[in-house]
Amino acid sequence: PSTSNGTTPTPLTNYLDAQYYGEISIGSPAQMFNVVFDTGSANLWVPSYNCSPLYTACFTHNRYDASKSRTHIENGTGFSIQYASGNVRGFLSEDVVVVGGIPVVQVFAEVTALPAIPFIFAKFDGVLGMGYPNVAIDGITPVFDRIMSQHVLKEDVFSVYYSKDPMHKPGGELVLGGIDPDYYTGTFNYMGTHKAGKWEVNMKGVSVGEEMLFCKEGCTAVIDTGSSYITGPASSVSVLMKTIGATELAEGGYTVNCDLVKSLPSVTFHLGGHEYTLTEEDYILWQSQFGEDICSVTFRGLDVPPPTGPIWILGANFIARYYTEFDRRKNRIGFATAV
Ligand SMILES: CCN(C(=O)c1cnc(C)nc1NCc1ccco1)[C@H]1CCCNC1
Repeated sequence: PSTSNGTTPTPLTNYLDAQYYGEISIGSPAQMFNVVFDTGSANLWVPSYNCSPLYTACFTHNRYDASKSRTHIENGTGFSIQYASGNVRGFLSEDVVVVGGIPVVQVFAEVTALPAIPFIFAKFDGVLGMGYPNVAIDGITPVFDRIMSQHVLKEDVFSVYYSKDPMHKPGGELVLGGIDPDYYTGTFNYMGTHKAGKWEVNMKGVSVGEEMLFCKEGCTAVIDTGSSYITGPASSVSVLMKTIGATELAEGGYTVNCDLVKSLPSVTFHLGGHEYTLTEEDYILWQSQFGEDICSVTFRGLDVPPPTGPIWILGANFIARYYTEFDRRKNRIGFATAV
């Protein structure tokens, strides 16, 4: 990985094309954690050594032990972050966090209540929010803002590459301060973040095949590196699933008959004057379980209440196709075809 800005790229691990995470350290001596670099949130949290034994998910992950770090600074303020599946609670601490070789003194959350759903399924220990400060809980300055204020980056941007090939090593890459030419082809197309302060853009519509079916009057698309799938308003996604002949599973997922996959239409997102097309290869997860093939569709219905919603969330399966640059100086997002 060749980056022109002197920082060391962070290699990411790809777990089943659904979870991408990389390693950071917290404390002295370094305590290592696997975290999702998540543009859909702006706080750093990891499981705490003080997590109650009631929470199994804490004990299947690495936990931060303040008593073992000589650079730990006490804080103790309460913390809670709400996810669709439940909320994550704990208290604040401060310590040296190293991301991509860059150390920052960071306020983060030690989590003492970690819901089994969904985190028992998480291969990562915690989440490192790469969102804007104004979505940060407790008004905590996010990690990337602390890095920018050190003026060590050539540019106030970061880029995310997610691989789709399980044999590809690494499974992805986060570059702080630039882009990695090894992972894209062609040129970047940029669009402004439509509400400064969130990694979201105006979307002009969503087409299936040649027909514009959804978001015809325009809508908001959130570019969320921490979400596995593409989500859209439940009504739109259920029409989309019917159009491609997908059947709904109990827990909200969809599958299609693997024999029909090659005849599925492409889905195109109209963003910033350009069209970003996903073919069936991009949105079908083909898994063989116990000798039979399961073809699951990586779209989910999710109704986000106003004023934030209704929105579409473009997650890992979109980013795997379009290498993404997040530009904090110009408040814009750039896409280029990933290789
Ligand atoms: C991290 C919390 N998130 C998940 O969608 C999520 C939940 N639970 C599990 C087990 N994994 C998740 N994401 C895996 C992943 C890694 C990279 C791409 O997707 C979202 C919550 C909303 C903000 N954005 C992030």
